[in-house]
Amino acid sequence: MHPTPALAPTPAPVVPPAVEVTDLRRRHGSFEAVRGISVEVRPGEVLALLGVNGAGKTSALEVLEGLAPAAGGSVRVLGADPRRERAAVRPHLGVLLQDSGLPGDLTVAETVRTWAGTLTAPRPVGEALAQVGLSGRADVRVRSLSGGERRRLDLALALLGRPRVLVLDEPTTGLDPESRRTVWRLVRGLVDDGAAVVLTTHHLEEAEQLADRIAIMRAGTVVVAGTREEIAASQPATVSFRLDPGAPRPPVPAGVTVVSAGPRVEWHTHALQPVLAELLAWAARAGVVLPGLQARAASLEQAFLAVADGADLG
Ligand SMILES: Nc1ncnc2c1ncn2[C@@H]1O[C@H](COP(=O)(O)OP(=O)(O)OP(=O)(O)O)[C@@H](O)[C@H]1O
Repeated sequence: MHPTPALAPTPAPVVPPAVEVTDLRRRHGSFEAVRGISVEVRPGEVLALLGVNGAGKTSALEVLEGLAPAAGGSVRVLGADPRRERAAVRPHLGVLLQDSGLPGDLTVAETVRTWAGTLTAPRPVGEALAQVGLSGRADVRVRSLSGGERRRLDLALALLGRPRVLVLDEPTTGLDPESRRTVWRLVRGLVDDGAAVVLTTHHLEEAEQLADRIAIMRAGTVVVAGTREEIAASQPATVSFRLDPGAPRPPVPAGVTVVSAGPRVEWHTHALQPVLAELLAWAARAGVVLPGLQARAASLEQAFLAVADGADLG
């Protein structure tokens, strides 16, 4: 009898990227702020761009937003050039700039109404304000809003046209922790409905909570990119414990870098599980208690700081 041939698995449909950046360069006069970055964001995905001040995040986003020309490479938003084919891209693009510069004389509702007038299918004004918790501030002039309220108005405008692509430059800077979580929920809701999001942030927790993938920039280049776990894995895990004076010392397992030999011992390793297993087996055999024993996988913060310090991860 012939075995039943296995059915070939149905290939997952290939969804084209909503944002495709290839070897992008951006200049400010003679200064090259973005030096050849390549990233992709698919529908239903959030990419967070991280990096210290001046790394080139805003300079890159401005090209995605169609506000500045590329000095090299290419940018495609929904398959089109956001600057040269602005009319095609603009209706589907929601943008939140670092500094929106809205006129202070208009009220919140007037601002949203005016903005809605430029869009083909805007949300109703009431819904847009309710989304960001500004319903009670509709008749307040923009100049009288608090910094956090103004940021939420910026976000309401970015979401007003139900965009398929959202570009958010530091969306939660200046927001209190509760408002920040509201923004995360809003962005997640849009992403669950299929939007693609590129954001920059200085809050690593925000990247951890929101982003499917993260790219860490330094001096105009992407130094490391991947999921949070992939980026953290570029850094060593830490094992630490105290050794009381006179206590027997454990042998140092292979693959360990000794950062401190005592009395607080700190080891770095890329093989946390076998190193920990070896240490615990030794302690059991020798009858030694290891006070304050801790084992920590590497964090996104460690990777961020390593990039900021000039390390080449990858
Ligand atoms: N208009 C400009 N003219 C000249 N240089 C500029 C201009 N705008 C930005 N730069 C420079 O380009 C580099 C990148 O700036 P950019 O604002 O893109 O960085 P960033 O990563 O967004 O920083 P931040 O986290 O501070 O917002 C910086 O060195 C900055 O001084």
